[in-house]
Amino acid sequence: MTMRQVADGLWFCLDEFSSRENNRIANYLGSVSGAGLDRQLDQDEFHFRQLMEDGTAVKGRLEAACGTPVWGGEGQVTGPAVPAYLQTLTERADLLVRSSIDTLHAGFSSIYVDLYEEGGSFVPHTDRPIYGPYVLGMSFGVGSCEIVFSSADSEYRLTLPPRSVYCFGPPLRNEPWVHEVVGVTGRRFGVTFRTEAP
Ligand SMILES: O=C(O)CCC(=O)C(=O)O
Ligand SMILES: [Fe+2]
Repeated sequence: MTMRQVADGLWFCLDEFSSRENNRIANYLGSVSGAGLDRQLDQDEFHFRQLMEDGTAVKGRLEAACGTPVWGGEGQVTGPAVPAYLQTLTERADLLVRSSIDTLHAGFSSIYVDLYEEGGSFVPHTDRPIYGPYVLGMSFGVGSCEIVFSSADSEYRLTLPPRSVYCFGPPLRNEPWVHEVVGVTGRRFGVTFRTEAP
């Protein structure tokens, strides 16, 4: 499939995955442990964790990271190995970027999975500059949400149902643009692919 451009630096496609694929992927991601909640977390295991920021628990989502680079708290590090299941999805993400955006795209190497329940959210932010120009996000599960890209004088909103894919790059990728996730209607897995900054 191909993505269609919906704004300067923003691409989208609905129904990239079949319902069967959505169910299989959501089941797999649902089986990934959330064990980090009650013990010290290590870098060598792919599992969901509740993040802490300035001593407070980040609300609205859990996060699991793998591949390289991932954020280690003070700088970029290499995360846990990418599970085979997510490697297959990475190849799919690479094909989408090469066919619709950049034929020279080198291949995604960093994967984050965010687990949102109904009412979950991701606060407005700009993705860290340790990552390369394109960020691609897939949605699985039963819940949809909105992703909102905003700067001082413009805003773009995309509804992200399960099985859809979006990708953003410059200018939306960089400050002063921020993006946030709002309006999660049920359990959603957001799988986000990135490269290392050149
Ligand atoms: O849930 C999503 O699709 C977006 C997550 C996001 O903005 C991020 O991981 O930086
Ligand atoms: Fe982000």
